[in-house]
Amino acid sequence: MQTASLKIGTRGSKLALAQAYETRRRLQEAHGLPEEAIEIVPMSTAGDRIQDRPLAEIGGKGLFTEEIEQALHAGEIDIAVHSTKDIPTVLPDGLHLSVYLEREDPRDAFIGRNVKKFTDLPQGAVVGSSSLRRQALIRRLRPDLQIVMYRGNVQTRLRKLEEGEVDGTFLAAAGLRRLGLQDVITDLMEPEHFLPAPGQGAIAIESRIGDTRIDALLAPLAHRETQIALACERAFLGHLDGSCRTPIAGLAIIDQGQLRFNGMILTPDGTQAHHVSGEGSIADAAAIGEDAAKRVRAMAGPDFFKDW
Ligand SMILES: NCc1[nH]cc(CCC(=O)O)c1CC(=O)O
Repeated sequence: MQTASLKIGTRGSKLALAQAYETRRRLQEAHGLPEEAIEIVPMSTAGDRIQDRPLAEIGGKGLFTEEIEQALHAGEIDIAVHSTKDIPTVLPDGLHLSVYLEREDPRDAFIGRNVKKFTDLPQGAVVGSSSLRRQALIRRLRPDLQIVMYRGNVQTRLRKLEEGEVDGTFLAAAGLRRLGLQDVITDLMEPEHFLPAPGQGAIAIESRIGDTRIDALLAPLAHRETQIALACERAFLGHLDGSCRTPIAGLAIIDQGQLRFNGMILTPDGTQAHHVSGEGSIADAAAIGEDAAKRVRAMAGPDFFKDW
């Protein structure tokens, strides 16, 4: 028997590892492989090393992916497992997102200390979040709240909440579920009011273009509806080409062969928000996302992206 015939590259955070384990489990099940056949290789990325500043301030795309992609290129690993949300819309030459696993709940979860629901937070309460999109959505819904920078891994954030540093925080429901921490969720935010980030809740597998051995191994893991929804959401994101300082939200839902997309761009202070929606055949997923991006851009006007 061959050992470690497949190497999975991943970030070393608990969430990233949980995603890599899930991918390994599915590969084992699909091909009847023993656990030893698949090695998980944890790697540190710039996004993991820099903990004291909001990601948007550090700038640059691919903070969580670059080192892993280099290893993929160099053949040190065979596939990379990522949260789709963390992957830039343009990938390095020779690599592609070959497969998406079935998407988990894409919604944002609210975790409150003294209140369960986000809407029940008292006037002036403190909410921890470093995501530009969540900050803008919070300010839009509740301009009275105080928002504080809040990075670090999921466990750190929950500890800060428990210690009373903040009255509430937001995390992706999917990440909490994958960590087995779904019980901390006190409220789930409906996309009508709190639109998630494009790609939220979906695990993407990146591999080398033309690697037929890997393509064959991954094929049974592919979830078609997720791939279609993500084609739309990532087209929206890619064609907006907002700087990493632009809060962008977007979610595609597939229902009976039809795709419905909702997208939004906001100013970081939440005072300006432009909403767009699109609908059509799943065959046109990317075009629906692209068209929505063009329309919302036109709505917002040329100055929207440079004013702040
Ligand atoms: N860089 C943060 C990040 N990237 C992906 C997830 C959650 C899991 C997902 O969206 O699939 C998170 C944490 C969070 O937003 O709560």
